[in-house]
Amino acid sequence: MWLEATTHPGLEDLLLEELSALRPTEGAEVDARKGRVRIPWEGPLEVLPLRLAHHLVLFRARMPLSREDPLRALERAALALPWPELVGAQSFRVEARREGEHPFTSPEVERRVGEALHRAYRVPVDLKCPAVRVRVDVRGEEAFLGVQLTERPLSRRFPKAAFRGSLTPVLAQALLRLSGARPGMRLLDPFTGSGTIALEAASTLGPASPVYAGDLDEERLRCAQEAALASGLSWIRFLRADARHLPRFFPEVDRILANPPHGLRLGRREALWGLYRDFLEGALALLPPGGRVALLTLRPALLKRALPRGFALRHARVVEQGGVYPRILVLEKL
Ligand SMILES: C[S@@+](CC[C@H](N)C(=O)[O-])C[C@H]1O[C@@H](n2cnc3c(N)ncnc32)[C@H](O)[C@@H]1O
Repeated sequence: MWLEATTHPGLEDLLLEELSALRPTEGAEVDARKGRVRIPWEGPLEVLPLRLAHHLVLFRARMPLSREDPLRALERAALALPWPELVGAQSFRVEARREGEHPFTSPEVERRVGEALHRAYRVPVDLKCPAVRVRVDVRGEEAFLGVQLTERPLSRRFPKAAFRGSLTPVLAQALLRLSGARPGMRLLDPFTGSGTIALEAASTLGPASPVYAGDLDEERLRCAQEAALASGLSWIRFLRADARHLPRFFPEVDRILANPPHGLRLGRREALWGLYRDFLEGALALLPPGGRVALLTLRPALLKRALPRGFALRHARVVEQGGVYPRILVLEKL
């Protein structure tokens, strides 16, 4: 059996690292740029508390896709497997995901395998809110059959943001890890928006790490604060603060985690360059030598041009979020 965890494409290595702290990962497979990591799995179903994963699937079988009547072969393979979670289940559905060219569609797979399992187990089908999700993934010439362990994404751990453009907690976790933050360090999220980065940092590092969160928008700050309180993270200090003048508002911090605006609301390019420049000058003033800034940005070139002397670029990678490809940059104060 294989346990598969999904994440944002571009974060597979970090997810594998997180998995390896919980389970042996010998023989792991990484689907690079697809956001999937699989480890061999034995034993009962278990939802691992992964902060870099969205969903977990336990695959019970993988097989080469038959060229002759592939739907029939998938149906037979499904019937040959044990599905203990279907015994006495309230409802189920089959979800098929397909990658590549095939002479059949995903709904056809769902219907064929779904009907076969329904006949065998007599469990009602519920397409909207099934108690059990059987997964049949067809990836090129290979098919995977298993059961999805997570009903809602593991990443949905804070109240839903009321604004567009908020980060997922998984990306916030990636910034946190790549910044090298450790418990006890002081953190700042100067463009907090709905507060995801601040909430993720506080819930990962605990109350021994002071977390400051600033934004210019009062409404966003209010919502972020409410989300923090609802999540039991009362120690985050929210402040209406202009990120162009960080030292006026915040004390020294060890790590700055930021998702600055990328200009849609701000307008002109020069204005954005000025904002980045002033923000980074302020960041330089707040950090001790060795302190780091981890940024998620859609404007890496503009940001690098705004970089003041005194910072070294330590890390850069591209990630994917909802069809866009922002970059994570990690800067270190020299
Ligand atoms: C890309 S959004 C951040 C989204 C955030 N990471 C989240 O998960 O919701 C940028 C944020 O920067 C704020 N902002 C824009 N200019 C600012 C400034 N000069 N100082 C502080 N915040 C500013 C905006 O109000 C917005 O909330």
